[in-house]
Amino acid sequence: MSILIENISKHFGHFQALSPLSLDINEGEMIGLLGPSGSGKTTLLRIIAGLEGADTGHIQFGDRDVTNLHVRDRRVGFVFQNYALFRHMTVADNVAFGLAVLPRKERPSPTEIKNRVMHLLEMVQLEHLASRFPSQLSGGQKQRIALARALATQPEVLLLDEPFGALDAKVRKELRRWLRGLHDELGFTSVFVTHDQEEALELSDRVVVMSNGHIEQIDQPGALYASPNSRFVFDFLGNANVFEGKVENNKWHNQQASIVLPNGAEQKDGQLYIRSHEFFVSKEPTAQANLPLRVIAINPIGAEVRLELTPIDWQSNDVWEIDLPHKAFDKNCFEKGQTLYVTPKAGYFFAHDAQQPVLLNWETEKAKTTEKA
Ligand SMILES: Nc1ncnc2c1ncn2[C@@H]1O[C@H](COP(=O)(O)OP(=O)(O)OP(=O)(O)O)[C@@H](O)[C@H]1O
Repeated sequence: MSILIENISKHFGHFQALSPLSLDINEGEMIGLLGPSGSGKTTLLRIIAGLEGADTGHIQFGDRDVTNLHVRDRRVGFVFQNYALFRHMTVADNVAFGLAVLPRKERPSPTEIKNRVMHLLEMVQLEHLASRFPSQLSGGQKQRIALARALATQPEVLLLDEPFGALDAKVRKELRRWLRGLHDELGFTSVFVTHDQEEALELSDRVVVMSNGHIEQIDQPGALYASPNSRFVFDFLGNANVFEGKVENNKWHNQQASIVLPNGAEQKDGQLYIRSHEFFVSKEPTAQANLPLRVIAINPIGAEVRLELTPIDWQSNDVWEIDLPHKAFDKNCFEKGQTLYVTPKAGYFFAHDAQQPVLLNWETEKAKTTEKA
């Protein structure tokens, strides 16, 4: 089922929670609504569900205008963060609930309900827990039951509000993969809310990045990461180090630090955003950059080592973070308190007078030079 959202806005009293926004969701698509707390994700999801009315605009499911339709008649499945299972009902009765309360004409027979519930429990691989009560389940199991319950009435639209928010990282990851598999197998359209960028990038066909009640960018995960169209998106999609530079003699300067402009870069003052893995690290400055930093923390994180660094004799508002593969880290034997120099390979430059960034790449320049040689 496709979903068309046109010019939806919402006020709570004088506060504008959503500015007029539009969004076109394809049938069978999985859309992640990503943004910081208070950006309006849940409000938008609740408006799609029919749990909240919009001030303006309209919503269409397929060719059905559902703008003024009651939540009951929109036929969407919901899953919330806090499981919301009925405590006094068994797992099987929880899953059967949506079917058992259907109007008599639409309600399947008791045998049919029983079969459907067993099928759903098989699908979420928890058929052996049918007669347990929610208090006898783990968090991950509860959430899978909540999903089975939401799918019982075979909705064409599934809405999920931080569905895995309360679970630990490992269970979260497993459930994510499992949900994506289920989504692809059953072919429903899903919209989920998250403030976890990794979750949004891993699960979604397209990510909708929200801030302050409006949409900043809508894109496929790869495109969003490769071409953020604003500072906000760049910042929000993680681990950017910002170098504020004043241009002089083809270099950006910040007190004692400097970076040579790559070929083709405009001679403008601005901010260079560099992702944590886009650096060379050395014990001396290079011809391209003189960016001295002091190591203040060393944290091994999975396949990489994250160094936290503070500038020496130049200014940055935030601690810098640089991710190195273990091999590169071991080769250099960096220690806390040590001074090191970083050289950017690529970055996004936001001139002070520009909204859109320019992608800069010193690496391709190097490749070109090598080719010429
Ligand atoms: N019923 C309400 N009455 C008044 N203000 C509300 C109401 N619901 C939401 N808001 C406000 O609207 C804004 C958007 O809230 P919303 O819950 O949509 O944000 P969110 O992006 O989902 O945030 P979070 O990630 O914290 O859940 C917030 O500032 C919130 O305080």
